[in-house]
Amino acid sequence: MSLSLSRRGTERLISWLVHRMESLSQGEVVSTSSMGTFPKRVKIVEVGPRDGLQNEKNIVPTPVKIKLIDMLSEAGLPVIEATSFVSPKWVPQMADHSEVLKGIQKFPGINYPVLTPNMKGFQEAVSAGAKEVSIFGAASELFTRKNVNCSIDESFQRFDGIMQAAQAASIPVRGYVSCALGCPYEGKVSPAKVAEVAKKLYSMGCYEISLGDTIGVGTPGLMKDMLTAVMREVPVAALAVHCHDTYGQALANTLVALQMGVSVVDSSVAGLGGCPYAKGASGNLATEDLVYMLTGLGIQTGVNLQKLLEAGDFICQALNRKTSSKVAQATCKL
Ligand SMILES: CC(C)(COP(=O)([O-])OP(=O)([O-])OC[C@H]1O[C@@H](n2cnc3c(N)ncnc32)[C@H](O)[C@@H]1OP(=O)([O-])[O-])[C@@H](O)C(=O)NCCC(=O)NCCSC(=O)C[C@@](C)(O)CC(=O)[O-]
Repeated sequence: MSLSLSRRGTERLISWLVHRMESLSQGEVVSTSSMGTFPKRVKIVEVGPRDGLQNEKNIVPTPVKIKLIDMLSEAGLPVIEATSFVSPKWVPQMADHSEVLKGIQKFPGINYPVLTPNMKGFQEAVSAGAKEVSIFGAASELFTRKNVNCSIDESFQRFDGIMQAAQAASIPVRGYVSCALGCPYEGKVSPAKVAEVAKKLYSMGCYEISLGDTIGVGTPGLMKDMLTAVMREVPVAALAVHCHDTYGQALANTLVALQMGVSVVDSSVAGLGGCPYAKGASGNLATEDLVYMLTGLGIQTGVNLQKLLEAGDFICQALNRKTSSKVAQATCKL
């Protein structure tokens, strides 16, 4: 079912949301003090156009990807991961990376990072106008082998080259640690291993480290243990969480991270997502649901929920897919 709202329905939706958010952000419904201290503002890193679409079997037309990113920009997301410069043989869906990056409107103040697995990807990304890149490592040997066809050590050798080139070109680099709460091939992953990989990425110059629950198996206790270990090695201000929602734990896990001081959260419009090399991994935490929860907690995001819902509606219609966002489903029934 896709969301298609009549004009009247849209008006009712907007007024309902504004009302709801006003009462929530006044702290009448949720007492933030009794739940611990939260960051005043959270930076949302929207990963829908990359993580959300990379797993789609049917190739999504380039103009659809561009329109989605433009709509997300309109919604006020401060960071939108636009695409990835990976091998088209490995991930055919991302083969149009340069066209996407060149085709989007670049809103002032919004960053459009792209994934780069190696120097070839980095160079192509820069040629296409990338101003920020992300490198992606993992805390699991087997996952690294399946995902990027090398060992963890070898992946760091590749990252070295990217970091040097990025520093020379003044391009900020974000780092991912996949399998932070479990691996599709190795099962349990120790918090110490996640901390080790996160520390390496941070030490080599990544300004932010996103800790990925790639297959969404984590629970709040696991998140707490993992973050406790990582925070001994990397300042919390440089950490982000990236939760897939396979077992319905993404919002709960994210809440724990916020309570521990994390103020950067990755999410995906309409809850799209999945990794082609992590069988069974479902979508990310839906951005709509994240914005709704943060607003309820009185935490600022700068995101316009109505416009975000429209972007989710657009991509779900284009993919002929039901949204995974609970907020989108609920507001659709208004
Ligand atoms: C890393 C490689 C390239 C190694 O792949 P490889 O086959 O080992 O690479 P290679 O260096 O041997 O090259 C083989 C061929 O690929 C080409 N090639 C090589 N590099 C590139 C490139 N950058 N762009 C375009 N082409 C490239 C290269 O030119 C050559 O072409 P040929 O001579 O055969 O015609 C490959 O394994 C790959 O692309 N992997 C990407 C996998 C991927 O995208 N996974 C999903 C993203 S990670 C994720 O989703 C998790 C995350 C971030 O969301 C966080 C979380 O949830 O945990």
